[in-house]
Amino acid sequence: MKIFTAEQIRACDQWTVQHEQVSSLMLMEKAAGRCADWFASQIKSERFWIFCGNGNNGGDGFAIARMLYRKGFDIDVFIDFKNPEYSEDARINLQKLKEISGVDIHDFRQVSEMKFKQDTSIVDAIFGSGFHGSLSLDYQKLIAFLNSIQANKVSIDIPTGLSADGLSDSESVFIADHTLSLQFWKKSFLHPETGNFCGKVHILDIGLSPEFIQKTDTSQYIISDSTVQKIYRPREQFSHKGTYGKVHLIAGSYGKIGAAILAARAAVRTGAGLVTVQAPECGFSILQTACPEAMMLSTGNIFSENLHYEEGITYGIGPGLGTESETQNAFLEFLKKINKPIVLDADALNIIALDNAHLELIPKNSLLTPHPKEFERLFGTSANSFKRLEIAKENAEKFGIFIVLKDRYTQIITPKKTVYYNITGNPGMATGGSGDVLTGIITALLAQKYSSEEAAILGVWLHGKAGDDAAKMNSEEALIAGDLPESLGRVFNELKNSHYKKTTK
Ligand SMILES: NC(=O)C1=CN([C@@H]2O[C@H](COP(=O)(O)OP(=O)(O)OC[C@H]3O[C@@H](n4cnc5c(N)ncnc54)[C@H](O)[C@@H]3O)[C@@H](O)[C@H]2O)[C@H](O)CC1
Ligand SMILES: [K+]
Repeated sequence: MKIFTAEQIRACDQWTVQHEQVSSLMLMEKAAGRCADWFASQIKSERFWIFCGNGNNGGDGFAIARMLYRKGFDIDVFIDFKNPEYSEDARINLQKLKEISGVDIHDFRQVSEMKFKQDTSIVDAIFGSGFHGSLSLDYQKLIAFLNSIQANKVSIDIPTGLSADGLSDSESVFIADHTLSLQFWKKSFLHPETGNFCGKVHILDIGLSPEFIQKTDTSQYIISDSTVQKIYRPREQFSHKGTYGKVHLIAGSYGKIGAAILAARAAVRTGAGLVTVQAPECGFSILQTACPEAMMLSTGNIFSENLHYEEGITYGIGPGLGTESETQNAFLEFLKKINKPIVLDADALNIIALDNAHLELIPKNSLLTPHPKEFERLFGTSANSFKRLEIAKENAEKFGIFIVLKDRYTQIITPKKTVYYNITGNPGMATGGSGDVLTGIITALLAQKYSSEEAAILGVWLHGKAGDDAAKMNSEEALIAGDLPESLGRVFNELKNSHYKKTTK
């Protein structure tokens, strides 16, 4: 699914009005209708306080107010009495609202004097994608007041004060529990500094022109279920374990053997034909007990000193590896021998980060899976996650690598500087060992001849889906990394079913 800028969304809006049998007023009616249906089906409140600005976001708010009133809800609307200028569609919808005697319209400055009943939901239709700059003092006071109230809060399209495309200049931003975003994800929803204001994001389809969406270029995407269904290939009937590739995981050291176990369990559960763990001997008995499906190769006694290299193997390197000087030497020598894509994580990245020249040793199209701290060690610090993404794009291009930047919404950055955001997963996955599982999954996909780009996209999606399945079983709090490989089976079954549903009648 494409992510567009506010400007592109505006152009899409205009294109739809010019090329399809729909006016801008009808589009507003459709958007408001989708929002009103969502409120009526998802929210328990009997009454709504709806705050409306003077642009089309406010226009959506007026139309929502009218529709919710007709559905039987108790509605109060708040506007800016000092500003009588409205966009044309907002003006028409305000007029329609004024014709309804049961809806009270107040100046938003009166809100703090009004009695707030407990089951009231607050709707923010003040500013949407047309917001820029910062808020005037009156609006700042309003947002501060609304943020201080204990209530269910929903923003229409985008929380007021936030910009669609990145960090905003506004000091105050409405804090929503839910954001009903029209048609598209916005980039700011996906980064921690700004996404925190949105609560849960719901994308409501308002029927903007598919033709415009298809023809308009972007370099940023959401990984949607349909993207993944196109990538996924079910297993062939006439196949054997050789069909599904050989994985070698170079992982684990004394005290960190668990990392190797988690990666190995994930690789076998992701369908690799043969999985071997190259690890120090101190981990052999626990590894062979915890994951009997994997074979072992000794790399040393308590940490890795000798790494085994063979042609025709897909390597995933780093979880729990350690950074002892012998391991560093062995790993760097090993890197020099390889000329096909590999997966690099954790201590493999920490060793590379010791010297900038090491980056040149990484085979083209390899996948690096850093968390933010590892990313910083590799490529330097950045002021915020938007700047970090720009640094990632430059380096992905420069070194011809895929960077899988792990975060709440993990970003895959390709050598062509395309960005894919993954929206599966949940905060329960912020737990030790979760990244080791991702390494196992991506390496197993690479071994099964998915391209680096496909392995990254499918891998992060599967990982997040497994996390969602595990959270359903165990709660986000009790979720542990070891649950993730166990959940992969259910995720693959679902994926396979949806694949066959698409390809058969
Ligand atoms: N996506 C779609 O196709 C549709 C979107 N809809 C809704 O329309 C808004 C965008 O509307 P727009 O009129 O362009 O912008 P806003 O309502 O967000 O605000 C513009 C309004 O506010 C003024 N303004 C901007 N910044 C400030 C500021 N810092 N302080 C004070 N005032 C400010 C500006 O001058 C304008 O007057 C989108 O989000 C959707 O909610 C359509 O309804 C359906 C189609
Ligand atoms: K809003």
